[in-house]
This record gives sequence, C-alpha cells and structure tokens, in this order.
Amino acid sequence: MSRIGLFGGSFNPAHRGHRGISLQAIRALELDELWWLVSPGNPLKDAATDMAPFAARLASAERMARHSRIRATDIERRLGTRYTLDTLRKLRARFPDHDFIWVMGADNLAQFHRWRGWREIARTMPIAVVARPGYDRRARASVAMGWLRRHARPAGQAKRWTNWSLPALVLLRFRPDPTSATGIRAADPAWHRHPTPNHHPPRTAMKG
Ligand SMILES: Nc1ncnc2c1ncn2[C@@H]1O[C@H](COP(=O)(O)OP(=O)(O)OP(=O)(O)O)[C@@H](O)[C@H]1O
Ligand SMILES: O=C(O)c1ccc[n+]([C@@H]2O[C@H](COP(=O)([O-])O)[C@@H](O)[C@H]2O)c1
Repeated sequence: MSRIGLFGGSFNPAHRGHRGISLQAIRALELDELWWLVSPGNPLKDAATDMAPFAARLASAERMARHSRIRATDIERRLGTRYTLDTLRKLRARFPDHDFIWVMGADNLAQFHRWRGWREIARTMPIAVVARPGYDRRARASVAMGWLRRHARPAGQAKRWTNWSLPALVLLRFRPDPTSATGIRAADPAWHRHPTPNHHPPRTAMKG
C-alpha cells in the first residue's frame, strides 16, 4: 500500500507556503507522496475575476514542487471533476491499493461546511488540517469543526492515520507561514504572463 496525501488548491499561483507545509506534512504523516490537485475551478470561486488559466497554475505548481515527494497534477481536469467528493470517490476506485488522506489549510476548514457533501468527504478518508496564520480561531469555531471535533485525533498519533476509523481529523501545527496567493497577486497581478515567473515571491506577500 502506498500512503498518499491529497492537497487540493487553486494554486493561483503556487507559493512557498504550499511547498513548506507540504514537505512538513509528508514528514508528519509519513507519506510516500503528496499529490497537489490543481483545481480546474473551485466551485466557491466561480465569480473570481483574477483566476489565471489552468495551464499557468499547473506550471507554477510543477515548478514549486520540484525535487521533492510532491507531485503537481492535473488529475481533476483528467477525471472531469470539480467537487472534491467526486474526485475522492474516483481516486479511491481507481487506486484501490493506495491509502489516501485529505490535507488542507485551516482557512479551508473554516468554510468546509459549504463544500458539497462535506460530511461524506470526512467519511471517505481522514483529514489533516494545517494551521495557518490568521485562520485558526475561525477554523476552531467553524460549523464543520463543531461536527468533526469529536473525531479529532492527537497530533502525536498522526503517523497512524491508516488505522483510524472514519471520520477522523488531525490538526497539524508547523512553522507558521503567512504567504498567500492573494498577496502575490496583489503585488504582481500579471504573474502568469512573465516568461520566467517568480519562484520566490516577496516575503511581504501575505493574505490580503
Ligand atoms: N501559508 C499557508 N499556510 C497553510 N496553508 C496554506 C497556506 N497557503 C495555502 N494554504 C492551503 O493550501 C491549499 C491551497 O490553497 P490556495 O491555492 O487557495 O492558496 P491561497 O494562498 O490560500 O490562495 P488565495 O489567497 O488565492 O485564497 C488550501 O488548503 C490552503 O488552505
Ligand atoms: O467540493 C466542494 O464543494 C469544494 C468547495 C470549495 C473548495 N473545494 C476544494 O478545496 C480546495 C482548495 O481550494 P482553494 O481554491 O481554496 O485553493 C480545492 O481542491 C477545491 O476544489 C471544494
């Protein structure tokens, strides 16, 4: 069995925060690989006017994932899925020999109850939530956390996630990284048009 983490995102663009927490999650969860699922279109961001083309977002994710166990993928595009629940069901069916865990930042947990079938997602695979500066209070007080709290596992047992009965949630606290794609876009709205995009966005690129 391979131990695979799934980390979905818009990656508009991918940044050092994604890479940093991914590398730490790989260690904390003893993952063989962490697959970045570059979203063809986050269902909650349909109205976004600053979403770069898929190819540019995927390319930025591939660059940021280099030389690591992170795999930047266009899996959702190939599966034709946009809702996470659909993606996870198809991946489970396609890779019966893999163990999967869903990894997301605390800002995603804060609005997780707005995702289609969020309780079903939690019954499909364990969830690891990574602390994120500015969001942890909102995440703790969220509707989803109200339901998931009773299924929380101690971070000290994170490596045993393949044995957990579902639903299961673990909160991971790494070195905080304030980088955000919102901050990068504010500093450089045309990031996807540069021939050699910035691999290392400015340190001031914080959540806007
Ligand atoms: N600095 C960070 N610390 C912890 N988690 C993060 C961080 N940046 C992004 N994430 C997580 O990475 C995943 C993908 O995020 P996304 O591609 O939307 O980046 P973002 O920086 O949050 O973008 P935006 O500012 O446009 O919302 C989400 O689960 C998000 O919570
Ligand atoms: O399935 C849903 O209803 C749903 C709603 C909002 C976001 N998501 C997923 O959440 C992940 C993070 O998205 P983002 O835009 O915050 O990086 C990405 O994989 C999205 O497809 C999924």
